[in-house]
Amino acid sequence: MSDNATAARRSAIYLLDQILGDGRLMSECLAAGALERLAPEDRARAQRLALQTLRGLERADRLLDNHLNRTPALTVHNALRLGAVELCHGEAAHGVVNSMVEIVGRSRKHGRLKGLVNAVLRKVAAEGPEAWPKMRVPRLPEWLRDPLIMAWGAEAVTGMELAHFEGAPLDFSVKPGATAPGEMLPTGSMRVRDAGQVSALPGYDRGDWWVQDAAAALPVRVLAPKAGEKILDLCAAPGGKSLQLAAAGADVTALDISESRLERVRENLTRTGLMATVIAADALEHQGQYDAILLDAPCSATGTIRRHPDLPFAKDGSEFGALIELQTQMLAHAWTLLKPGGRLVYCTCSLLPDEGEVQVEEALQMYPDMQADRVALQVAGVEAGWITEEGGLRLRPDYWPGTGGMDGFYIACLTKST
Ligand SMILES: C[S@@+](CC[C@H](N)C(=O)[O-])C[C@H]1O[C@@H](n2cnc3c(N)ncnc32)[C@H](O)[C@@H]1O
Repeated sequence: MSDNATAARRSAIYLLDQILGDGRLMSECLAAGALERLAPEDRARAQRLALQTLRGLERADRLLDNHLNRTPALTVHNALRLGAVELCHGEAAHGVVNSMVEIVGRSRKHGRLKGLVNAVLRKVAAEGPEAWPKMRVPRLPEWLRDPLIMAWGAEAVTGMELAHFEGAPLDFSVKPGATAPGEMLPTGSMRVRDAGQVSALPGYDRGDWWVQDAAAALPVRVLAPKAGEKILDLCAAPGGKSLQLAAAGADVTALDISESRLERVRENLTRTGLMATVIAADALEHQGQYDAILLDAPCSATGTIRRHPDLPFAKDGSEFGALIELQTQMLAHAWTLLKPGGRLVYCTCSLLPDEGEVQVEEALQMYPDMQADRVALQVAGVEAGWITEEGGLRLRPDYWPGTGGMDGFYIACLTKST
């Protein structure tokens, strides 16, 4: 087993320790430099291994429980979990077992457990690969599963869990007149199943396309930007939707509170050769009058679990109340920035109705000059059953089963009376 593979595994275990032990998101660990010392390909491998382990965690724990009298220290448990997942995905047993024994054996605190790691993983290697596909699809934790069942029903949630387990393909939005690799989806986005390194794909350097989930591309399709319109993207970073607006020829203001995240917007604009005015500011303090506004509000991000399986483990729902309050305030302030006759698209990448349907229902009651525009939702590929009672669009990861699903999203187009 190469030193590089062991280094990637050690870093994957470190990520799992942070996520499962300290409740940190993978993105926070990466931003804090968790993988900085690895070569780029080992970094990608460590990340992939940690994500794969989180997706299969429930199954790995069931297999391991058969051979553990008590739960070992978290980092040893995570080494076993990673080993079990790799073995059940067909990785050669000697490489996985030796690597995990070496990693645990070198730990001053847990070195004495290397014999246990060796014995348990050998048993998993013997029985795991056959048992794995027969085990149930891993479930969401109850704090999230229960409200989702309440909102969408048990069958839908089982479908979502399957989509989470399968992970997400890579979708692209394409600049007008350019091309991107992959198959075209009903909504016009392009999809690649096993993309590998994104920056090596044709057209990346020319800025012909950018990575954006098919569901995440729909808010701007619903907004239907026109050339020359003055449009505010109120929570813009990392910028996928600002790029769509700019590609339509709109006069775009891309605002976000996070200077570091806005750096990504600037990089994306440079690579694609598109233009927008970039502003670092609090959306609640921004002033101006716009023809159209996109409010992609900060939210629980529960619609993105296919790509971020760390989220259900790192969070417990306790922060969501404050986010819901912030969304209400942002929608109220954004409404004051919209010209009469203008349109505002409100969206969140959340599966929770409190961050979507309920926000819009309450806003429609609160503002007499606000109407939900159902016709705007009828863009290519949108199915009639996705339109909600109050006139929004509900997208779920269990939609498009078999073709890779889509992120969970809520989208509404709100027009202001003249
Ligand atoms: C869902 S993300 C936006 C994704 C983006 N629209 C895109 O398509 O790439 C939400 C964004 O809201 C920003 N944000 C959070 N609070 C904010 C505030 N008070 N004012 C402006 N932006 C805020 C976050 O920094 C984050 O970038």
